[in-house]
Amino acid sequence: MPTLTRGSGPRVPTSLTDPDRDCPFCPRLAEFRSEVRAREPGWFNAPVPSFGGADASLLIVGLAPGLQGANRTGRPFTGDYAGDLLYATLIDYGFAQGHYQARPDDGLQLIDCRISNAVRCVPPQNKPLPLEINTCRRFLIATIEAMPKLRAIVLLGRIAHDSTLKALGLRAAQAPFGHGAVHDAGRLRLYDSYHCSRYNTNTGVLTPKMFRDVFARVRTDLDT
Ligand SMILES: O=c1cc[nH]c(=O)[nH]1
Repeated sequence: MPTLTRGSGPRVPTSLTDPDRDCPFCPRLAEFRSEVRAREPGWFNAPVPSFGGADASLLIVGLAPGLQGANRTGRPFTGDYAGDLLYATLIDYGFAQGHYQARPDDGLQLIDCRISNAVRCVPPQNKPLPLEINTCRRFLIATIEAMPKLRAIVLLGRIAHDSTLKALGLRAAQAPFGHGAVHDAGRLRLYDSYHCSRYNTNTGVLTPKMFRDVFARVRTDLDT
């Protein structure tokens, strides 16, 4: 595995793979979280932890929780529009089993797969700032470090791609982002995909087939 580099900002123990419920590192995101907590006290409203076991071979990195999706339910992509295509694809390729019902108690189980986000807190307008992406990278680094069997990382969108490259200490020129691009980094193989967002799927930037093709390749690589 390439050397993992730590971002700047307050130091946290290397073993801390998920932020504290009241993580203070990004003041704008903490303030937004407080506002939403006051408005929607029944929602999860906290940094969303990774979903799936640390012993998985596959890690999927998304952007950030959606306001009414993962931020409401507490499970990555759960209740978000993007989760419909993601979880259906994972089930089809044997990376999940059960019935995805957009709720964290739907019994869905990931198989040899873990899902995380580049930024763990919901950002206003779904747009984290560069400083917030940099600050939250320590949790991505710790998440990767805590996965001893990790072989494949699917990067959903450019922000996940760029942040994971930095987490792995790789230069952007070594692994340019492109849908379907595959980059080798030591014992890891990185797979780029356009993000399965509502915008990308509704505009045809990403079709279900394009998305499935990425996971078909991961499946084949992991099985050989
Ligand atoms: O990137 C994304 C999009 C929706 N929900 C997530 O958890 N992550």
